[in-house]
Amino acid sequence: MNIDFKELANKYQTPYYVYDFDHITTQYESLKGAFKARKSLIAYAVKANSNLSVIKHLAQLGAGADCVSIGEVKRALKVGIVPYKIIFSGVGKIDSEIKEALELDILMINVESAAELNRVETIAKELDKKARISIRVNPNIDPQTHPYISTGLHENKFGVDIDTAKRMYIQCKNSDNLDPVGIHCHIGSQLTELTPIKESVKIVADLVRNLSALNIDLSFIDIGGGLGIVYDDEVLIDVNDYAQSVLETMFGLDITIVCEPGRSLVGNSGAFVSKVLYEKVNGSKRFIIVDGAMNDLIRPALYNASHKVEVLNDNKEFTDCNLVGPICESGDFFAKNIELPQTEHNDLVVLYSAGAYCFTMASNYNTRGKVAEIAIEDGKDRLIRKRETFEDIIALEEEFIK
Ligand SMILES: Cc1ncc(COP(=O)(O)O)c(C=O)c1O
Ligand SMILES: N[C@@H](CCCC[NH3+])C(=O)O
Repeated sequence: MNIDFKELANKYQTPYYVYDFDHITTQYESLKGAFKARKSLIAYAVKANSNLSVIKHLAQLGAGADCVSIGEVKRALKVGIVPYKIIFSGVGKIDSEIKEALELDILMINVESAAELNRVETIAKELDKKARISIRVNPNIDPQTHPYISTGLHENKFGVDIDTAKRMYIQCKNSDNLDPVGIHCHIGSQLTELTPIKESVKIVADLVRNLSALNIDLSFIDIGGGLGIVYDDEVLIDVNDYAQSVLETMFGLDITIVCEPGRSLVGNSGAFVSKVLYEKVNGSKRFIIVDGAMNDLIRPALYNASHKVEVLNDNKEFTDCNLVGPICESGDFFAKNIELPQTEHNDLVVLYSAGAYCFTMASNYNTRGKVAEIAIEDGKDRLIRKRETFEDIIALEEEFIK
């Protein structure tokens, strides 16, 4: 990343997130280009990084949005994504969300259970609408990723099995208030193996053919997201190989391909920057304590995830240490047993691959304000989210103090 982290720290203080918007453009264009042989919609998975400026940047490139709450739908609409490019997924949509999604006339609701389909049908009837439906199929394929982010096995809560899906499509066909327009499948995130993706897309494409034989002709096949990024030394799936194998599976089908990438569009475009507060040694264990913490970036604590670390100083002597934050939990670490140089107070520490599922999973734990977010575009920086103050954090509680 060609970013002057020190200059940004002087200007905006630490900790902060920074995103390279030109890199996001490159990621979007290469995926879109890989599918150029077909009609396609890249619906950005807003949960990966829902900063309005990030969504707007992708919207201006032509992206739609894959959303998992009505709040995300509204974020997408706010920055100009048109309703017919918005998809609403999730296993637990509440009635008011379904109602708003129908009123907003989004492209389709990805339905994840037979019970949910009944709710959508009832609500659509009340509104005198015909709900555009896509059913999320759970193909029972092991995506070979971290168990917390695997979504395509029957033991995971997502989607429905093939037989249930078929029954749900028939229900749609026979309903005045349901319009079956799509089919959906997403087997997991941070995928680095193409085979499980190919197998699951094949299962879905076969179902599309079977449905067609029942006079249920779908317009969209949503193959989900999931493409991995580099954290350490992962070998990634080439987007052209990915697109090629998907396209081969769709042979003979006249259908628009939708994909819902989040991490692969924004993950490697971001970094999290904090500064060293102290060093200490407990017995023989060395610790570097920085001003960023697990409330800012929880992936190491939650998934034992590894983000490449760089200390910005000239020291060449590296020794083993744990890189930790100030929070009162031993889970508050960014890296354990890692070789890093001797540091001084205020040295900057960069965690890479922090553009996806980092800021969006931040919290106010320990009454710490969420940090600033900065965009770099055409070599210029700009603030895209202010650092939260103490007053911002207590604003929703203050009036209730008795
Ligand atoms: C339904 C759905 N679509 C898209 C995504 C985006 O996944 P990724 O960020 O791995 O591309 C997710 C998250 O795993 C998801 O659950
Ligand atoms: N939060 C996860 C990704 C979740 C994917 C959403 N379905 C991560 O940080 O890797």
